[in-house]
Amino acid sequence: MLRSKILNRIRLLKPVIDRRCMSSASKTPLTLLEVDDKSGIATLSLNRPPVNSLNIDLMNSIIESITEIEGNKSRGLILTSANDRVFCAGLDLNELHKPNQERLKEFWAVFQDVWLALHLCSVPTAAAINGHAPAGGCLLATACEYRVMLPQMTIGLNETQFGYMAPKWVMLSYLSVLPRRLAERALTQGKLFTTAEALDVGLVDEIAASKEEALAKCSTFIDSFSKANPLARSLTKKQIREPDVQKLIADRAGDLKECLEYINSPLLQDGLGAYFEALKQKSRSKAGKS
Ligand SMILES: CCCCCCCCC/C=C/C(=O)SCCNC(=O)CCNC(=O)[C@H](O)C(C)(C)COP(=O)(O)OP(=O)(O)OC[C@H]1O[C@@H](n2cnc3c(N)ncnc32)[C@H](O)[C@@H]1OP(=O)(O)O
Repeated sequence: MLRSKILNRIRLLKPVIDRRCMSSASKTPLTLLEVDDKSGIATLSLNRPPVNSLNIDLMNSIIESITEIEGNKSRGLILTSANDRVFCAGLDLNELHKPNQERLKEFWAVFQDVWLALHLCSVPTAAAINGHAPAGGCLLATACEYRVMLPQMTIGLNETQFGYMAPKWVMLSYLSVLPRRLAERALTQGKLFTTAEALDVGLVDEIAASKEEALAKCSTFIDSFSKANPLARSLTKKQIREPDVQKLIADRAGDLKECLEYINSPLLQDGLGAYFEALKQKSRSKAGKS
């Protein structure tokens, strides 16, 4: 009786639609999922070259993997990147720049879903940040319970750098990790923290010299729950995260409407276009040099 009540409560708290994601047309999987048969810990690697930018397919693939991990009784989830330069470059700017409106609505709904799925994931979560993690990449990292980062990388919600404001629920993810005054300053500046700065302010918990060391430190964090009852642990995590989550769930349509208006405004589209062009220019000049 109690168990079914607890399971019901978890279902109520888990607002993400379990979706079976159609795999994308591309041959290589957008996420790689490995479960260590000794530790029972799942490693979920983002695998969308060149920078793991989040489009609809990749975010659906992340959600599908999280659903699988929760279903196969993995003891924990480590989120990392299959490439060694970029953890995740945030939302795919192609989805935001001169967007198809129907697709933009779907894109935003999936963006909300991927945060909810990771933020409320019933198993312990840790991010092995083995590359740069701006904007949406930082959001994935802060949705995890623990963060280990490699040196010489950057992480932060830099939306104001390209003319955007982070949505309320994205700010709440930052505030769940940073003190308010620091979060406000970093958000308004669009600050990208270096690895050392991120450790100093608590945006990341540890630094590792290599990806292997980062994965090991994430596993140690997950092992720290070995004495906790998994169900009680999951309920406790969901209970403490519920107020932030409810702020999004209570008004997903309102959030979508506000974001569509904001993303589509000509001023912001112009700013985003200039930002994206500068990015491409930088990439072309880099390619020219090599
Ligand atoms: C309420 C109101 C609510 C309003 C709601 C508004 C939205 C708010 C929330 C937004 C969240 C976001 O995540 S918006 C996304 C923000 N992301 C960023 O600012 C990161 C931008 N990228 C970078 O800084 C860098 O690429 C970085 C990730 C550090 C990697 O640097 P590298 O030198 O290794 O690689 P680059 O040469 O720069 O890039 C390699 C290629 O990848 C492309 N690329 C890089 N980042 C990309 C991206 N995010 N989307 C698409 N493509 C990207 C480049 O154009 C290059 O393409 P080619 O030219 O073809 O080679």
